[in-house]
Amino acid sequence: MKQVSVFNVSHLSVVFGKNRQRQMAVNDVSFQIPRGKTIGLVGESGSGKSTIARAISKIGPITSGRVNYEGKSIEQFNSADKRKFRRNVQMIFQDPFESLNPRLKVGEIIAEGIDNFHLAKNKHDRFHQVEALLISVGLPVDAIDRYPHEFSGGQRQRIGIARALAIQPKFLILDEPVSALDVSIQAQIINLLKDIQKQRNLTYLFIAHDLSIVRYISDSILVMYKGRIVETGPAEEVYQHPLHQYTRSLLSAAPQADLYYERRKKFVTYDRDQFNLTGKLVEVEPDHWVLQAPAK
Ligand SMILES: Nc1ncnc2c1ncn2[C@@H]1O[C@H](COP(=O)(O)OP(=O)(O)OP(=O)(O)O)[C@@H](O)[C@H]1O
Repeated sequence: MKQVSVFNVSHLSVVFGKNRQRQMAVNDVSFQIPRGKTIGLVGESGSGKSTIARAISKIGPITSGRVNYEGKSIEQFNSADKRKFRRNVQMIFQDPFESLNPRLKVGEIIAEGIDNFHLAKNKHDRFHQVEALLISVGLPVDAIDRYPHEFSGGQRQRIGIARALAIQPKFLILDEPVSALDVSIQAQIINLLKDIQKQRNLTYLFIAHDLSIVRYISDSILVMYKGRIVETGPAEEVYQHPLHQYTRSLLSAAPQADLYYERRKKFVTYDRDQFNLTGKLVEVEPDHWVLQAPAK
């Protein structure tokens, strides 16, 4: 059966600045994102990942090339297409605190999208939707009446996810959603995102520096280097047998538990299926890593 792509990106380039300041942030990039799948986009800082995310979500420029969403060029959207797109495609960022209005209670933050898109029949229905969203992201229902600053980084990311889900999107762009979190919290959020994807049949573009994180959630991986895709393939294949020197360097630059599980099984307490990391990897002497339990 032919796989249906939600996004079809062909020969996308994005150039910033002019003359001597001219910089090709994205250089002739083509890829597809099939429905219900997760594409991982990895690369070091400045390789062009966020520029791609911004271009395909219509918040950043496209210099040349074509981005099709559900078979239609996003540059040729009419106003109905734009509204549908704004609802269907949601972004989640690294630091949810910056994007959560500190003056609003969590319940109000989540309800904003419900109101903007008239998704509740009445106040009662609206309240129940917010309540169900909080439960689905693993937050206590009394969060409704609390403010973002009362929550930890991981919990704030859960609030950001609940807010994005409130308008019933089809596609999430996750731009470094766990990079600011501790390793054990990263695992919880990754697991949550995986569960939500299954329950709601969502499609993801998952951006990170770290290949070992991307591997867990992605079906395929795109590796970016200086604006170009230098390697692409099924997640396990790219991870286990990286072809490009740069991809290999992304692995060694990011000593995560799974990598060291492969190399030094005895040092790491690690449940492969659950992605259950139980501590932080610390290099106690050169090339000798141990997993330390988080401080109580
Ligand atoms: N609005 C802009 N104006 C000028 N240059 C920009 C702009 N946005 C991005 N760039 C440049 O484009 C290049 C790619 O940046 P981009 O943010 O896409 O990389 P990235 O891989 O997402 O990095 P990071 O992981 O640090 O977010 C960088 O050199 C950056 O300085």
